[in-house]
Amino acid sequence: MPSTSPELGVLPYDALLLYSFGGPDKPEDVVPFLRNVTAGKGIPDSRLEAVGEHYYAFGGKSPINEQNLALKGALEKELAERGLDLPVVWGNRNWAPYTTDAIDELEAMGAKRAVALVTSAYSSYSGCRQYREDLATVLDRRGQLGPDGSTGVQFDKIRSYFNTPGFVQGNADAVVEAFTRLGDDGGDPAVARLVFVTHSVPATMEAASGVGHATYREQHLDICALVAQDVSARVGRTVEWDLAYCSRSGPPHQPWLDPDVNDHLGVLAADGVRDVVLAPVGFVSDHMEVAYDLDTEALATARELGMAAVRAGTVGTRPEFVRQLVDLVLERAALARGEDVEQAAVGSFPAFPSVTPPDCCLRVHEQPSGIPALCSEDMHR
Ligand SMILES: CC1=C(CCC(=O)O)c2cc3nc(cc4[nH]c(cc5[nH]c(cc1n2)c(C)c5CCC(=O)O)c(CCC(=O)O)c4C)C(CCC(=O)O)=C3C
Ligand SMILES: [Fe+2]
Repeated sequence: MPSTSPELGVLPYDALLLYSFGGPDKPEDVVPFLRNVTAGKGIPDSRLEAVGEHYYAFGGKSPINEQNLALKGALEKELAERGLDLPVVWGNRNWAPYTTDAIDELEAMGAKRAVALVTSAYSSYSGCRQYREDLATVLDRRGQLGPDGSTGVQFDKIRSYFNTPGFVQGNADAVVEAFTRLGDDGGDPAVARLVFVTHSVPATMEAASGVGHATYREQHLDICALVAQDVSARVGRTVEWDLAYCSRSGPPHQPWLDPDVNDHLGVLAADGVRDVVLAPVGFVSDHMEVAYDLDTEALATARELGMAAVRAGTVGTRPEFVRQLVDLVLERAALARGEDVEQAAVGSFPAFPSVTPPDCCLRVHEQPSGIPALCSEDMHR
């Protein structure tokens, strides 16, 4: 393999697709958005009504779109500062600007080959394959999905980045700041418990997320340990920590990852824990799950239990995180050029693949959806 050629920068890419979930901008968007998200996924109506209420409680507007625009701006700034000429286009799976709008924009600028950065740090169906399926489905609808991949704009994907130094460092810094804030709020940072929180997924999705690499839960546990280690060093004691979950949906009889963060706070309170920092490491920005499930619901639970609790920030547009994302763009470009690049990874697991095995991260293990997914070994050209 040739050695690395950093002077080639972002070549062969001519655009970066910032690819996200999407969310409603106004009350009239809420129901159509929820229909887009839940088509064929067996979410009970009661859950949909409840989730709709979470959005209405915030004026029908999710914070996610503005946060993605902020990240887009931060990426543009970082790219420009490094002299890298790579336009950033934003698109979403479930709301405008949709995937197809982003592809239109890429075509209008004459882009032939784009690198996709999804706003999900971990690998699972929801955080990885679903984005790749959506790209393939939309290209297919546009008549641009050939037997060997796309025939329109060609897409590569940046690897899952939970185990990169900038993501872990950004989370650790946010947690340290939260310990300070807990003290300002009358809590006791010298004894506080650290509770990491992520999005729950069905047990079947968790099992399917582990083909060829660590599962979704294992990915979290690994980097939570690193964050807790760094925080412990900085606050000067061994901070005890746990991983809890939020935003469970699906029918009640279906097993999902637990404990739920509210239940877990109850268990901690019964054990005599009075001070808690909640760290939403499963989310890259403060979107609705964070604003509702943590800031509204879990903090209220903590208050009812007589606990002092604060919620740590997400990595958002923290400089170390944004720098890491641009490093990952350069890494992916070097890989696309066939170079032998060193892939930064922290914790027990190696860098995750950017071209995945065909059976990676199915919704249910050994049950292929029949939907093609881009950036997979069987699709790549
Ligand atoms: C792992 C994961 C992430 C984290 C990775 C990532 O960040 O991408 C994530 C992100 C998000 N999920 C979001 C919203 C929703 N997710 C839903 C439903 C579901 N999510 C799931 C998993 C995940 N979801 C699953 C297994 C379901 C059940 C249906 C299914 O099996 O697919 C539903 C339907 C109602 C409900 O069930 O709650 C909604 C409205 C928003 C937008 C928030 C905003 O507006 O700010 C974001 C960023
Ligand atoms: Fe979700």
